[in-house]
Amino acid sequence: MDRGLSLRDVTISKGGAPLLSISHDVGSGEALTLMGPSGVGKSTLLAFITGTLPADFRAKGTVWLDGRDITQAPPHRRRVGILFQDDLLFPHLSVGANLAFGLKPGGTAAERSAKIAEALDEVGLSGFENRDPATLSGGQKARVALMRMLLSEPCALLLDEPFSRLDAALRAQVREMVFDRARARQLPVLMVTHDAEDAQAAGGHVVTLGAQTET
Ligand SMILES: Nc1ncnc2c1ncn2[C@@H]1O[C@H](COP(=O)(O)OP(=O)(O)OP(=O)(O)O)[C@@H](O)[C@H]1O
Repeated sequence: MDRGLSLRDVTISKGGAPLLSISHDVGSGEALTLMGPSGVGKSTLLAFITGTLPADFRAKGTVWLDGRDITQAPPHRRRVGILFQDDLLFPHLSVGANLAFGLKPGGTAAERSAKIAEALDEVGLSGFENRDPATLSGGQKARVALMRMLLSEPCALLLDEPFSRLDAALRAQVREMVFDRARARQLPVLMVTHDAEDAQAAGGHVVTLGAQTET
C-alpha cells in the first residue's frame, strides 16, 4: 500500500511476555478502531507508532506511512499526529501562541500568522488568536488542540480516547469535527476507544485486541 498507514507483523512484548500482535492497513481517509480490555496494550501500540515506546517494551515488525518505513525514524520525523484525552492547551499562552507550537519551522511571521488565522477559521474560531485558553469552552479548546496538531501537517492521525472526558453532546460534536477534518485531508486515522459510539462514528474496521476477533 503506497498511501496510508500500514502495520506489518507488529508484535510487542513486555518483560519477555507477549502483549499484542497486529497486522493491518489503514488507507488514506480510512479509519481503524482499536478496542479491547484495559491493559491489553492499545496505548502502547500507539507509542510504538509514534516512536515513543517505553524502555520496558520490545517490538518487532514494521510501520509504513505513505510508502516510507518509519519504524526506526526519530519521532519528529514520522509525521504522525496524536490526540490524547488530556490534550491540554498551554494555559500561559494565547490561543494563537498555542497554535504556533504546531506549525512547522520556517516561513515569515506574516505567513505563520496567516496559517494560524486559516486554522482558526477552519473550525469556526476566527479572530480567537489573542484569547486566553481559560476563557474557552471545552469544545473550543478541543478545536484548538485539533488544529494545533493538524498544523504540523501529519500524514496520519492517532486518537487515544480523545473524547472520553467530554459530555455526551460535546463528545458527538468534537468527534464529528475530528473525523471531518481528517477526511478532508485524506488522513488515515487509528483510534483507541472503549466507546461503541466512537467506533461507529469512525466507520471502517474495528480490531478488538486481546480477543482475536475482527469485524
Ligand atoms: N510506561 C510504561 N512502562 C511500563 N509498563 C507500562 C507503561 N505504560 C503502560 N504499561 C503497562 O503495559 C500494559 C499495556 O498498557 P496500555 O496502556 O498500552 O494498555 P491499554 O490497552 O491502552 O489500556 P487502557 O484501555 O486502560 O488505556 C499494561 O500492563 C500497563 O500497565
